[in-house]
Amino acid sequence: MTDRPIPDIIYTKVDEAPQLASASLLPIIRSFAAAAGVSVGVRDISLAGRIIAAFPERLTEAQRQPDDLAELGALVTTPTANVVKLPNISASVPQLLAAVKELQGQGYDLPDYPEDPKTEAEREARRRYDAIKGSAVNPVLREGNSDRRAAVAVKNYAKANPHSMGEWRPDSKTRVSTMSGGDFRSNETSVTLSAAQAGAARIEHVAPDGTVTVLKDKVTYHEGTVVDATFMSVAALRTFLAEQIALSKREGVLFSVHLKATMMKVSDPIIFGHAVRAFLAPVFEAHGPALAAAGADPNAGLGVMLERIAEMPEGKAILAEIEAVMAERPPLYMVNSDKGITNLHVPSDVIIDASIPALIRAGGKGWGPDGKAQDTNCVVPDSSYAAVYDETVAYFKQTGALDPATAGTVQNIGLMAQKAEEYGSHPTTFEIPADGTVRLIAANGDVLHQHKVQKGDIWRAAATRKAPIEDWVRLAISRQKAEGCQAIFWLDATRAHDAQLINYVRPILDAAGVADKFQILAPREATRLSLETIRKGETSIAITGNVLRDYLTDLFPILELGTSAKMLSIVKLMQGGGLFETGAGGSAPKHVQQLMEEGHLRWDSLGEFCALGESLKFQADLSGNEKARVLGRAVDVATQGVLDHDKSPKGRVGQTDNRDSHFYFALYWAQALAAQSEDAALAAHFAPIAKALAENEAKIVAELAADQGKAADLGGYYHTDPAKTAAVMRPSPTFNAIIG
Ligand SMILES: NC(=O)C1=CN([C@@H]2O[C@H](COP(=O)(O)OP(=O)(O)OC[C@H]3O[C@@H](n4cnc5c(N)ncnc54)[C@H](OP(=O)(O)O)[C@@H]3O)[C@@H](O)[C@H]2O)C=CC1
Ligand SMILES: O=C(O)CCC(=O)C(=O)O
Ligand SMILES: [Mg+2]
Repeated sequence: MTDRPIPDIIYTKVDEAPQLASASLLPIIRSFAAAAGVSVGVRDISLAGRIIAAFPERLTEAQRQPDDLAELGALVTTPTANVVKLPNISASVPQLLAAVKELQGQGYDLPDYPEDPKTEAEREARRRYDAIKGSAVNPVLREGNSDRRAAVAVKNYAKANPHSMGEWRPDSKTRVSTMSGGDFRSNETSVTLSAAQAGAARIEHVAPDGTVTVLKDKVTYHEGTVVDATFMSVAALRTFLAEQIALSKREGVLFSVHLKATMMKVSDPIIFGHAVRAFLAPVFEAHGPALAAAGADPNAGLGVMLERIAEMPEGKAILAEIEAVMAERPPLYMVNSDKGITNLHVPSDVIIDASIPALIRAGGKGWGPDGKAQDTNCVVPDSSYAAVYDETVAYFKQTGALDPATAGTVQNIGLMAQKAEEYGSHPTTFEIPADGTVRLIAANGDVLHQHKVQKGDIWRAAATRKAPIEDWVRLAISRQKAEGCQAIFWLDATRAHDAQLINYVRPILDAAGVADKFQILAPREATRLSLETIRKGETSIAITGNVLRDYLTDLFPILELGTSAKMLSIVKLMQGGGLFETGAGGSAPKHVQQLMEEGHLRWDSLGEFCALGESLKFQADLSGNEKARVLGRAVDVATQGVLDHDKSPKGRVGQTDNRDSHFYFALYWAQALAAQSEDAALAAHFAPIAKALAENEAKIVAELAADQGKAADLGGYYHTDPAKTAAVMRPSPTFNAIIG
């Protein structure tokens, strides 16, 4: 923790495309906010920044960085937090390895990531890297529940300018396949803790001979917390994966696996590894121990595996065997068919929240190895939420694709605070070392859960605290009241965890006298009804747990708006502060590649505009500085202007890009401020700026376009050079001079 002054608004430094966008947008925001006496500071939550902050003792004074994430984690529990949170990388092992290598190349004396730590120093390095891996940022900052929806202006724009949608045919062979038993959904048990059971719980493994091994001690649970436990049977998973590979081949469709290896950072890389093993089963049967000895770990994906195998003495022969097996297998769904990158190369390349919606938007087509779009088997091993996608696919096969010109909208109120549900389960998830029983024992000795497990099974416990649940239901009530529309709790009374939540939900709705305004439906039924509702052009509010929050806030926006980047995403922090997330999507690695190769950045900052407007208005509420509200309202006008004048970035080089859209955003923002009559001083300040921007439009646009079509040098990927990045992202001296 540092004693730096806390700025009014904290803007986060992140990775990849949104960080490049910030290099252009943030100077504009800071300049405009200063005129209203609002300070905007930056805290670094990028992957590279978090790595650097983790090893201060190995770095020079100049290289060191404070632990900004820890500072923000504390700040979000205070009533005055006002944070604009951009999407950051949730790193898989291959991303972490690449970032460390890049930093080492820049002179940072960081330890290698110890794949198989042996010494105490290696174990310590591994511990620090593991804390950086996966979704290590969002769960720390999300001290509130989630409210995600399309702003009215954004939704109206999408209807007036519908994106293209792939055709859905009734004879499409695309399908969603999930386990029918032995998975997390089937094995789940759940309890709500009594006062006596609250306190430090223990998770232990009991071997058949009675030997007890503590897996985790001192897991603190509060009274009223819903505690679930479950496991994925590895035997059932293996059988299922083998069946799906055979089925895909038989049906002549692409094989694809969709997981969330980032947020489910312990369980899902293991499941991913099983998919790699199943696909290359004959190779693992023949060379299993040698592959393990060489560090060819399937959990890190085929990409790292192929690199390690190439270093083995017998590498050539094994690679030839892999090629022969692949030729016999069904074609794989590809991440990049030009470069031969398959679904199985990197665990974080195919992330279910974005991957299946994109496939559905395309009419159920995925990219095959030949670069052609094909019908696909979407394998979602755990059945907890697969029905959402299965029902969506079934609905579009029956009724044809959705029409974004007439579609209504599904908003989301997500139970997310304080590491709710599965997304907070990684510290209590274990790959079981030996056959036996796993027990979760409450502070008072009650056995809350027990499961008979086999070696290799994945066991996990998840917790959902009482205060966040109550806050979530209240948020749903207030949103339903504001919209007056259909509102559905997506909860399945036949599922153990959901049944406990329903016990909370019903009494709160009854006490508020609003039970008749809400339905409680299982995910499949809720999906069908929501799709029918938006087909009629109407609105539905989906009130969901954490995982469905994540899935639905990509699924519906991608169908309705073409992308989830345009979402308004507000986290009302439980202690009173505000966290304004930008969009509902990720950091778009493909966009960086395009900028580096062609000098065109297609990232759309509409999510940042939406978050900024909310953050400024919230700042006025917090501080009484009404100038901040004027600034925030003008942001809304500017955002509308960008949409109305069609100044959002487009896909191809030479078209409007991110930098152009920021110029127009600044122009419309300044014009709105000059035109408003609430604050004369602000109007006087911005009038000459608006005039200068308007008069120099052609010149600025030409300066911004000068480097389009040329390769761009950012001085790094994970840890870019600020001067080089500024040169690429702020290429107009005229614009920069006016902004000052
Ligand atoms: N909140 C957070 O911090 C989140 C972080 N992530 C992280 O992001 C990385 C990439 O994740 P991935 O699942 O591939 O998802 P992304 O959302 O980054 O990429 C999927 C696609 O979404 C579209 N997209 C997303 N945002 C924008 C935008 N602002 N403007 C235009 N298009 C956009 C693009 O598709 P198209 O060009 O087809 O429109 C993009 O190629 C991972 O490291 C992941 O962990 C992911 C989700 C949330
Ligand atoms: O934290 C992450 O890794 C991803 C978050 C995400 O996808 C979301 O909140 O929608
Ligand atoms: Mg998501």
